[in-house]
Amino acid sequence: IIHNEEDFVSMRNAGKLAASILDFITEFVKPGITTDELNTLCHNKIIENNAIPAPLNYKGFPKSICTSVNHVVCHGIPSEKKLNEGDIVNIDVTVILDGWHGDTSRMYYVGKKIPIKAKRLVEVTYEAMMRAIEIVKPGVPLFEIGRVIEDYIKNFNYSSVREYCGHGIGRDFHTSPSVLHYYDKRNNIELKKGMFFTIEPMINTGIWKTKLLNDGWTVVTKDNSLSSQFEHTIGVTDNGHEIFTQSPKNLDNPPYS
Ligand SMILES: CCc1ccsc1-c1ccc(O)c(O)c1
Ligand SMILES: [Mn+2]
Ligand SMILES: [Mn+2]
Ligand SMILES: [Mn+2]
Repeated sequence: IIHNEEDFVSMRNAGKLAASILDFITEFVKPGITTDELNTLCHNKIIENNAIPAPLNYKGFPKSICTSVNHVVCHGIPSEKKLNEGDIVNIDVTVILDGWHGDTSRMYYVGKKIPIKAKRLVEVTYEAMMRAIEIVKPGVPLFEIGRVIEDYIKNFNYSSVREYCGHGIGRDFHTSPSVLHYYDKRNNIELKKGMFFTIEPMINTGIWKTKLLNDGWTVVTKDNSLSSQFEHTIGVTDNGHEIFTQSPKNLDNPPYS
């Protein structure tokens, strides 16, 4: 789908709201809070801003945000489980504002004593996402995104999850193209001005393989290694890209704690 300037305005508004929800939740991410409490705080803030949380009832998902802790790769379900000192947690927010989707996620540190290995994974994941975003412009083949991510993370012996990917987005939550976070030369769609999609790499300290828990949602690393993810919603512009979900408050200083 190729969008026009009016659509860019709509996506800027949706993306800005989604980023503001992640800014808002930052101060609540502390040892002892439950992920369900974070869900309630985000849900209410989204509703207060006349928007809708896209995950709620999407394919039957039971909550308004995803919270993925430590070795959970993605789609963690907010629950009564408390966050603990030393945890790393991804909070993934998608809002629907006037029919347009803004989809973004960040890693948060729980408490002050974060293992150095976890910190490095988080910082490398953010840098991998930003390096991929940097190469987005018309004419570039889609597979460059996966290539840039893998070329960078392999220096750390990390792996990029292959079973879940980024996606086209706009009036729909998920549409084409699939944005692979690993190199596959068959993914040779050419980027064009007016394309909207997410880049949301999931990086593991161990192997890339994942498994699905019995709740039908929670994705975990197969080898129980740590996993980290960041996500931005991007638009392809005349000569480059625009990040719709960047927050003016915390611009480029990850990770959030
Ligand atoms: C919880 C929403 C959901 C349900 C099935 S896939 C999915 C999801 C979660 C986070 C995302 O960034 C995304 O693009 C999709
Ligand atoms: Mn998301
Ligand atoms: Mn997404
Ligand atoms: Mn840029």
